[in-house]
Amino acid sequence: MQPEEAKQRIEELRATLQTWAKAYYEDDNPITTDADYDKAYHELVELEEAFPEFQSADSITQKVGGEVAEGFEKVRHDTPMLSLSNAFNKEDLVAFDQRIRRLTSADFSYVCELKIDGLAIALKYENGQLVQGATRGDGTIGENITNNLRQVTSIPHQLPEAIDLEVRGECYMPKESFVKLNDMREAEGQTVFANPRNAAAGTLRQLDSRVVKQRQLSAFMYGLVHQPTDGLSSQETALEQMSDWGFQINPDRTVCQTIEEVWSFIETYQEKRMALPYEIDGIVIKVNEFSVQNEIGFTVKAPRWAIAYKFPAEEALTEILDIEWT
Ligand SMILES: NC(=O)c1c(N)nc(OC2CCCC2)nc1O[C@@H]1CCC[C@@H]1O
Repeated sequence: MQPEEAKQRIEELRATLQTWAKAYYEDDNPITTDADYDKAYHELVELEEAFPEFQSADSITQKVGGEVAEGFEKVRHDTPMLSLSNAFNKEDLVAFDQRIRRLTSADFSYVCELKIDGLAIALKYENGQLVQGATRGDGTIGENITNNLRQVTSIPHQLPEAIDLEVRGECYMPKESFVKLNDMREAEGQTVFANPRNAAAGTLRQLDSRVVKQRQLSAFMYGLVHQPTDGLSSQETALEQMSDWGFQINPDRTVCQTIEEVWSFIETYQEKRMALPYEIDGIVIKVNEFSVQNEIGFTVKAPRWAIAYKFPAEEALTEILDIEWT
């Protein structure tokens, strides 16, 4: 191929790939197949290698996934993403309950939610459109992984109402996707992920969103930012409202009146967790009524109105079982 011809073909490929990448990454509207994209992309790479005089820093081959490969930009969470205090046994939960009852004279209930073992994320919507998806980071500064979170099928790109909203939740890799991914990585002689949480985190750190799409992540949302102004009075009503807006909300939750009821929910899921299609590492217990949450408030790093009951680590359980078996 003559240089003049190569130059023309290179410019043509760059223009086409740029259009395709924009449609795929920004408009969420792929206008070509991955195969055609890859074919054109690799033709461009070969031509640029064969004719280095036409190489250009802003060629799409110099960016990964259509985005500038400088890692992810940082985003500041307007409302910090908190962490949770932990409970490890029933006594811890009784103490938690007693603390709450000392801090409020109001009647209140608890919501028990499965503690999804994934990566905490924050989603921002403007006029009902998904405009930003971010990791929790250190709670104040996270990473902008919007393009990656757009590839998570359970995250709506558009809400049924043109509202401004921020929701928080957990992005996770279902057990089945995790096994399939590790089998494939093992077959390709790559290192395997230790657990679905690491696999989800590793996937969301990919600069090429096409990889995220292939890995079939999912997400359960569990929190609304600034909910009291939305006329929602409790965690349970907020979860129902988020479900109506099209978010995936975990169905295995319950409202409890006493810590005894909380404990029986915990015992139920200590058994059922193995049968779930995703990993959980405990149960999150929250005061249900937002008025009581606001009365009780927060410590520096976590709400006083919530606690995470952590299941004993599985290896510990197998040790116990092994001892009994041997
Ligand atoms: N992993 C979860 O399923 C989960 C949940 N169902 N509910 C909460 O509510 C918290 C968030 C801030 C105040 C209460 N947090 C969860 O996970 C947290 C997020 C950050 C650290 C824990 O993973």
